[in-house]
Amino acid sequence: MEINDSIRVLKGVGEKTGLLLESLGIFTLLDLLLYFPRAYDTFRDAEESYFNGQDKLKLSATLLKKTRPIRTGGGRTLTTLTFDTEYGPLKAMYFNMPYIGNAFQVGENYRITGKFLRKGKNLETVNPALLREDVEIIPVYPLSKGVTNHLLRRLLTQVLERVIFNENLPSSILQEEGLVPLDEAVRNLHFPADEEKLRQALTRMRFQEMFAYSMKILLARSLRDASTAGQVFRMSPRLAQLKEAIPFQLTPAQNRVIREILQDQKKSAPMNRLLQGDVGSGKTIVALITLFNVVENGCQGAFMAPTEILAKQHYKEAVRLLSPFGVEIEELTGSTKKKDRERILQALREGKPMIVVGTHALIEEDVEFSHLGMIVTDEQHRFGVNQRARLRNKSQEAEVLVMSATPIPRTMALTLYADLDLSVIDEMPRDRKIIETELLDAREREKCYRKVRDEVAKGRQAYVVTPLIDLDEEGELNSVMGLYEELSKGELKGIRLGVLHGKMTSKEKDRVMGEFSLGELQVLIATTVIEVGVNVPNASVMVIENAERFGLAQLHQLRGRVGRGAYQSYCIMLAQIRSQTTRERLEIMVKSHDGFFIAEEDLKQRGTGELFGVQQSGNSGLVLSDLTRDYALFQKAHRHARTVYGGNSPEDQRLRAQILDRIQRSLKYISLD
Ligand SMILES: Nc1ncnc2c1ncn2[C@@H]1O[C@H](COP(=O)(O)OP(=O)(O)OP(=O)(O)O)[C@@H](O)[C@H]1O
Repeated sequence: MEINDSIRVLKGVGEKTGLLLESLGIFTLLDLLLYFPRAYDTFRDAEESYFNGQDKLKLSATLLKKTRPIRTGGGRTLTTLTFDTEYGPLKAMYFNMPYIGNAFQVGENYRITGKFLRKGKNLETVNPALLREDVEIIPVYPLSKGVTNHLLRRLLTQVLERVIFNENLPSSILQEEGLVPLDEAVRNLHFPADEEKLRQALTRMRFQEMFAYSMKILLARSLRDASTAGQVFRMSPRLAQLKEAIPFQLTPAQNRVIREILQDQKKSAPMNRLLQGDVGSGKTIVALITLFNVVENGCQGAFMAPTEILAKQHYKEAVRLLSPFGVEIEELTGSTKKKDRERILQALREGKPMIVVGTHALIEEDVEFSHLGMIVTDEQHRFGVNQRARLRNKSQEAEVLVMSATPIPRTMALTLYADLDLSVIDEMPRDRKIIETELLDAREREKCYRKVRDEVAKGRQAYVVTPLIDLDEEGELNSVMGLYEELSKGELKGIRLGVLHGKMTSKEKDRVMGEFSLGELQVLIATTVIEVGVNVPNASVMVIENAERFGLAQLHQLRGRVGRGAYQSYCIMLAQIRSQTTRERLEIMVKSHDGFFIAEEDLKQRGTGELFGVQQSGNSGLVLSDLTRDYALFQKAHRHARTVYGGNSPEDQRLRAQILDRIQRSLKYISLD
């Protein structure tokens, strides 16, 4: 039996079954082996404490009697079978299965599975299934009429008895990542020995899938690189001087990603890179240093932020750092005065080497760059694909750097832009202290605001964030305006308070943000307009009112507004805790400070993080993996793929050709065309 043989060589596959299988896309034995379960059912052995109608159990039962089907309301039929079990009599009710009785014989013993409910001396269950094998985990395949789970399992047994899968990953990778061999993985995917084996099998197959996906990305990019000629930037001799001028020492991770970007700039193919780093890890400086190099090469650089507040902040930072080196920097947003705007546009058109920092005002039609060398977008989930593409269209040759702080947009970008390279800042500046995080009941506000007063007295500043601008209808949630009223007369009397929310004009927002940055305002009461990127290192307390209203990823972003300098910082979540789930969710924030972990937990809370769930994700073409859920694994796979793909030795090249070929042949659902 050969892996590419038709399924019709199998016992039990005649004309009719053959056609049914083919309609599911299963033509060959390989197709069948790659027809993956969509989920797994796990069963426990029956136990008294599990007779709760919730847990799926398996139970040994002897049939005592069967009734004829009777009609019930709504045109349904009900057939009742009564079994004897060691836990007492079991009443099994089958709806709309009038012939079910034929599958059972009085006096015979069966293993059945279902959810059982204790009712006095009896047990009850609805539509339980007959378990043909004594196993704990059963794969559930995507089915269609005439193709049952049982049929697929029978056929798979036949195939797996006769064929062996050849390994298609280098043993060095298997060893390094502790992956099980392909053959073992495929077997356990269809017939898991236990949960651990299944987990290993899924990990192996997901790795494989994402490895192939990465190879595909690399292939796509190399095709692109070959077709577009970009610009070549040399390393400016003044880069070292610039680094010396920075008031702090760059972390090794920052230095590494700067090197990665500069390497890209040296190549003629245009860069397409995603810069990922947790909140406060210091992405901005990386952007500025590499933009500097572009200007040093006589080109223009564009830096696009999602809000005017952020654009202003980046602009100021750029001026502070780069003006002393004679770099021309301009700010272009919706609020830029007409006269200034015209002057800036003209300078850009004339090809003056400069950096322009702005919002989506940068992508308006009349903004024409000449010699645009590099585009940085501070992503944070805010720009749509089209907006980004429009900036890209300002210059096909420009280097593109996309910055992002959370794993979610990062993955989305990866799926949407399959040809992005990845740079990760995976460590925080050394002077950072863990942000002490506390969860308080809404009634403990006094304690919370005492902390705010203490910190303000020390010369620090604070944010108070709340979900609403105006009072909500029930007056239950604290709005920005309501809080301002209340706090200015009460807990924070005598402290200079400011208010910031989305309905203010840009000019008002600018003014308030400016005053807060300069320390003129001591406490800023705001909505989530400050969620992304705002950087005031002197701020050391973040109070989040009605914290139960925010998602975990958002809370992490908010908390990231403090602890951005050397001061010990605090995050206090005030919440109306009405359920254990809310408490557990918010406590994740108290326990963890790792953005990636929190984002994962966030996903789990939303129910997509199921360990054994297998569903097609988005339009990436991935079947078993989910780029968000499996991100850590994806990074590993991507790294290995890069090593294999980029290696220059004849050995690497041979391996690369071989792997690409194998990917194409053995996993055709990840085809390369
Ligand atoms: N190596 C470093 N050592 C000390 N401070 C640093 C270092 N790198 C950056 N910083 C400072 O850390 C703060 C946060 O940096 P930055 O604003 O770039 O963060 P970010 O990665 O953009 O975070 P966010 O995603 O929250 O916007 C800034 O005040 C910056 O000057």
